[in-house]
Amino acid sequence: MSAGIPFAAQDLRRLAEISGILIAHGFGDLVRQLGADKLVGGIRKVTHREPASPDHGLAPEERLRLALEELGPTFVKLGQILSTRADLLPSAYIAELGRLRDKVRTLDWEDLIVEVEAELGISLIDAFDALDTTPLAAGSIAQVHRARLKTGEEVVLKIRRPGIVPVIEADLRLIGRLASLAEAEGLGRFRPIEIATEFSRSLRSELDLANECRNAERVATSFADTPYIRIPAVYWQWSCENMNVQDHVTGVPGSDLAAVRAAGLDLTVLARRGADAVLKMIFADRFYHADPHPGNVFYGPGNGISFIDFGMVGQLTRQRRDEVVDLLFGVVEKRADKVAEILLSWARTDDGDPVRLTAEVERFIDRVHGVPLGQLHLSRMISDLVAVMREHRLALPYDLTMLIKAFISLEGMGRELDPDFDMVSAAQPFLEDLVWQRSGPGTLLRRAREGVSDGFGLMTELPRDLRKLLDVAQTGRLKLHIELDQGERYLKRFDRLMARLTMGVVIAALIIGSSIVMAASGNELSIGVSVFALLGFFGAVTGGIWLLWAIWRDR
Ligand SMILES: Nc1ncnc2c1ncn2[C@@H]1O[C@H](COP(=O)(O)OP(=O)(O)OP(=O)(O)O)[C@@H](O)[C@H]1O
Repeated sequence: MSAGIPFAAQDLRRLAEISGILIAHGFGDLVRQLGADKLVGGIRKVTHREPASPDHGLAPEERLRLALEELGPTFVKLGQILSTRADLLPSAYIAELGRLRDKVRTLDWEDLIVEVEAELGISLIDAFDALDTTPLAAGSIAQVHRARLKTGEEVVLKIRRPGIVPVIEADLRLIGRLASLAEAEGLGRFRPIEIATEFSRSLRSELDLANECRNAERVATSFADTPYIRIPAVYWQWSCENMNVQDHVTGVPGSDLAAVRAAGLDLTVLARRGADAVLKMIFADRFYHADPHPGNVFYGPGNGISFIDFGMVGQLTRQRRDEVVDLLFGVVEKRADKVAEILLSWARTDDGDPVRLTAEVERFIDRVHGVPLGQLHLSRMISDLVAVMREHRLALPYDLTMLIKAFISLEGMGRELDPDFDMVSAAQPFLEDLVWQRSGPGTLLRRAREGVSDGFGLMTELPRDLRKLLDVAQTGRLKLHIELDQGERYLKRFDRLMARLTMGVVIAALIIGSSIVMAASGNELSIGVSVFALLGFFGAVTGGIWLLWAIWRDR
């Protein structure tokens, strides 16, 4: 486990603690396999807990969940993230990790405020008009207290638990070392280093409570014109790394379904609006709340929905978003080859067997198509598809982990409100919109703009698939059959597009030329020249429209 780099004293202490907990839950073999027992002298003091382990009769996945809960917030969050990875873990582990809950202890006010008061250099009690030192809620990273600003606004203070950063940092360092070890042991296909790095990045960003405010404001901007979606306003003058201050959200907590019903709200509307909001974040904004579960929403008058807790957000590149859209359409259109191709490109490996994978995906698609739409669970469908990857020893890239997590939370929340909630139908307009946008003239213009700016004008008109092909070729994964089969098709399309592009240049020259003639001739314009120029101009415009139509048709 040491991998050559010595452990700092605080890391060794934490390693001893972690090893002790793992041993107590019956994972002594793992601790010994990792060599952690040799690293930590004090560890032998805890090994005696092994036979007395309270959960020896339990299944390993249950023991793992209990161990992670005892290990604290870093491991609980890691477990929650892994609970979405059907590509890596067997279903029993997925189910058990999905039940992971933080065991949080409330802190006394005096103990809670030491770090934030030091950072801000003020006394919180003096800074606010009224402040409730009894917590409103306690999360794994922060504790929440109600207060009133001197200007009258009702707010909550979200205060980071003091001392949590060094513990989490030590955990992250250990997880990083474990990941390197796993990679060195030949487990690279699981992408342990990528998981550890991305997980650390996301958790560190969640630890900085000012980040949550930035995320919330970014989402709020996107919903500025949607009055029934509310995001609490942030009070920046009090917000820093250790604390954020935001509007106190009133309303019925999403977790209290009986109260939602009693408040006379329309559960079907709430389910649909909540889903639409998060799907817009995912597909349109590509910046989304990664954990839209009932504990993070409040429902209010007019079937309004307030989202809180923007600590964990997901981000998608345009390309990844488009791939997800293609994947879902591939399932709908029964294009197993397309789906398998996307899965293989995500796995970034040469080891995949496209023929076997396509056959497996075909079977999956047949199963899905037999289910009535209302009974289709989008997140389960994605998990099942991802589980196909596990059988083929393929792993997903990390950004999709967040996306799957958001889908699972969202669909769970929707179905809890309305058992008939159908996420596939909710997602459909977003997907169709994107496919239309991708083929429309707006995209061609955007591609042209991007192309001109990066100096590769010709590339702008290339179909997306050709770019993908070049991408694959660049990373050395181009298979011969793709080269022969698809290359010719692409070259023909490329040829046609080049011809059109040339026409485009001629038409543009005509437009510009006729405009120059018209402008330069001014008042002395002869009838002959003016008719010639006007004909040229209208001819060019008609040609331009034809060109756009032809490109769109051949997209
Ligand atoms: N703006 C708000 N208005 C009203 N209540 C709030 C607000 N923000 C947080 N809370 C309450 O505090 C609880 C914990 O907040 P939050 O989920 O943001 O903390 P957290 O530390 O990120 O928790 P966890 O890590 O467990 O998700 C919420 O479930 C909610 O009850």
